[in-house]
Amino acid sequence: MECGKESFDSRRPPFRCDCQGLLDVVHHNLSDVDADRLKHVFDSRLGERGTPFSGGVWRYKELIHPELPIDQIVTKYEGNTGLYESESLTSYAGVRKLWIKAQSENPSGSFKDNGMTVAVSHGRWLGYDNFACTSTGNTSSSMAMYAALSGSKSTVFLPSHGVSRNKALQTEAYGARLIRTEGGYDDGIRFLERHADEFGLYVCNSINPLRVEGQKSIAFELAHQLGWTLPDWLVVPGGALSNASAIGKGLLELHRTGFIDSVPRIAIVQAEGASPFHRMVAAKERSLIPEPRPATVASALNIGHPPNWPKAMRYVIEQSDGITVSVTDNEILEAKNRIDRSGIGCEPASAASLAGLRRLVSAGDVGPDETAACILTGNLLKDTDAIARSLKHEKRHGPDDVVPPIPLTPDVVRAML
Ligand SMILES: N[C@@H](CCOP(=O)(O)O)C(=O)O
Repeated sequence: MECGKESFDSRRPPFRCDCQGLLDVVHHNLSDVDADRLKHVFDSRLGERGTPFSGGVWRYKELIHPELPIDQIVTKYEGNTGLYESESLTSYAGVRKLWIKAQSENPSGSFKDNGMTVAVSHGRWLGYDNFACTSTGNTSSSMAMYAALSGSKSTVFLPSHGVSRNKALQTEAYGARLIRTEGGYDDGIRFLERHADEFGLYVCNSINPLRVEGQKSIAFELAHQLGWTLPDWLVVPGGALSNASAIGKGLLELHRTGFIDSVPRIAIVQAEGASPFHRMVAAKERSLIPEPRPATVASALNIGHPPNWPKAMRYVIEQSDGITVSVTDNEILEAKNRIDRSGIGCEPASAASLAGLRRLVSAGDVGPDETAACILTGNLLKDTDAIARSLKHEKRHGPDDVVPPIPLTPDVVRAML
């Protein structure tokens, strides 16, 4: 934890130390890990089907949650997501080689599943049967899905604004109790930190360090897919900063255990209307000034006070020589359009990664000879209003008028083609 104390059990709520820093999981035996032996174990699990190890999170159990009994694992075989190369996106970004890692292909449609399978499994192991979060919609969909899968309840504090309709509906469809609240994600986190205990709720937001442990698997799977040699840069969108923290922590652990020879640099991309972390890093400050009214088309990034900022500072900026950048909503929508047209597809927040990489190349922070991987965080269908907006269909509403209907005659069709 931030003050350096290690005597807390970081795996039980509450998740803060007396110093008010968020707790973190420390793996004490990392230097004893036999990386060559584990690489063989991880390879052998690639052939498994229908076991927890066949998913892209629990395949790396030894580096994530070694103590959890296997029969407590709640899994949908998350991870195992695609890694794509696209000529058009590579030239758009302006780097020598680009990979797109599509965490959007997870079972609930976002990278949250990588962390949520661990948080919910762990919470069940502790005996909880009601899981809770506040969310802009991806965390809640993921949590509600795993809670339902484990036969537990889920309770979601949904901000009054800035949540995509698709995500709210997805969450409700999995059976979550939705409580719409005044204020945003930041208010919800404050409320849960104070009151979850009295309501018997197990908090599954990324203030829970088990979420971060699970999300490390994104870095593990990417490294595994690339033969344990990573690109020069990993580029991640930054909202609550759980993903950047997890990937940073995961890479440092992979390096310490000898899985990889060097740690790639991480670039965190924030949306201009919600960029308190970027502003702090750019100003070389060490304390974050929250953004009171975060506002961006990338609804998943509508976060003014990212709880994980000290972890992102530690693992990404300080220990991995990482950098930050911010991009406008227009840049995000343009990049989203490119990713959608490439056939990969994503929600707006994900596209911040490509928009940010393009901006970093044009600013000279990333060289044209360098290589990069952009992490896509959410599925294209997570936010259909944003699709309409990026296609400039703002004036049309509803599924029936995505494009205006025409008389179905050969002459009219010929004229259109
Ligand atoms: N975009 C996120 C907000 C961050 O949530 P957390 O789970 O990292 O605390 C969401 O989907 O809610």
